[in-house]
Amino acid sequence: MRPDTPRLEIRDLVRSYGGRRVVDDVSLSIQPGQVTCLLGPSGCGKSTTLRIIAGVEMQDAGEIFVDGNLICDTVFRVPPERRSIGLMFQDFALFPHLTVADNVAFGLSGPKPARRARAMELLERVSLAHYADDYPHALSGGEQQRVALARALAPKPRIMLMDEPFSGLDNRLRDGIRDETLTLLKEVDTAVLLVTHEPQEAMRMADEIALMRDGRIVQQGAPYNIYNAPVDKAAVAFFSDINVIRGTVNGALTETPFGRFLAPGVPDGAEVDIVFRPQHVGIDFDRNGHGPNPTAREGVAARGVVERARFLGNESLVEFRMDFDGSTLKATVPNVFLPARGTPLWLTVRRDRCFVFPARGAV
Ligand SMILES: Nc1ncnc2c1ncn2[C@@H]1O[C@H](COP(=O)(O)OP(=O)(O)OP(=O)(O)O)[C@@H](O)[C@H]1O
Repeated sequence: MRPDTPRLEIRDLVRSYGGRRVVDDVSLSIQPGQVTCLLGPSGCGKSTTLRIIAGVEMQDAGEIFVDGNLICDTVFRVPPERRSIGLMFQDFALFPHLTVADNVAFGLSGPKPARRARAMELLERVSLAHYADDYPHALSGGEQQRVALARALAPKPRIMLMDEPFSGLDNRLRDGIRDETLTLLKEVDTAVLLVTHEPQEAMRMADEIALMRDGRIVQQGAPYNIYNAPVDKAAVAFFSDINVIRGTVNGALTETPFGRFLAPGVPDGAEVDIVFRPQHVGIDFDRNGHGPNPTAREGVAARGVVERARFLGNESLVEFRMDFDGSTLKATVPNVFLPARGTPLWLTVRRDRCFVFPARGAV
């Protein structure tokens, strides 16, 4: 096996239901010790992809390889239990009639003392060894989740598939368990494919994010790149609120109330959307009705009137009605900034943080 052979590789996976392709030509590869998050809105085909890899559902086309070996195409199929794939789903079920240690040992083979020793090793790692001989109902939801993780890891799976594994937990518990889980998985060099519809979870967990929409992977890369170099307007909108200004291109430039924006490669007369996040709107003050001086970085200021301002904890969200066309524009400001409704203020846009996309309908 070559050193760069992916632990898990799927090629051109297709699955249709009733003539609709819910998994549409999906390819993906994951190296040992790497966490890839399949991120997308509800119904985009994430779980179906995972179920096919787990072997509990068949694809219509495409191949799956583990360490370079074919484990499944449309004629050949290694059964699920021989794929060395661990599963962890949101509705994980521990066996209520088995002790915590027996739950963890459940998928192991070999003599009982060795299985018990391995189960105890895992329980130590998730700090639950003292519960070994208790029954699951005595444990809290978070503790049960950690037992489920120990159980999934006990057979040392080469691949771990996780489908929204943390969504049943409250926020404070979730962060701790996510971090613990990551540490454990990295230690044993497992390749992880984690399905989530929450961008924050993907950003926190993933080495790579595969952004999925309508059965297709529309973009794949490190979280930083997905966030800062999104492929289209919907990809920006998936991670945060957005503001959009539509303009028409003339000589590779678009004239807007916030100044000119470059639109390289877009033909004259075509419409573009200039997309930016609320945190990249700057608020300046109306100096005796003159407005701020334009800067090279921020271009021209445009005036808006405060519609609503809300304090969100770390930041404040201010919504403006813009003078130039009556549209709404959102700005976030660190800490507390709660101007009264009706206050006129001048706004600028961080030009280096704007994305320009050919206009193709709404998000
Ligand atoms: N067995 C099935 N028969 C018919 N349609 C199905 C079946 N399983 C899934 N689908 C449909 O396929 C689409 C994709 O479903 P899937 O569960 O893979 O999406 P998802 O991205 O995981 O969504 P969620 O985050 O809500 O779980 C959905 O429209 C779903 O209704």
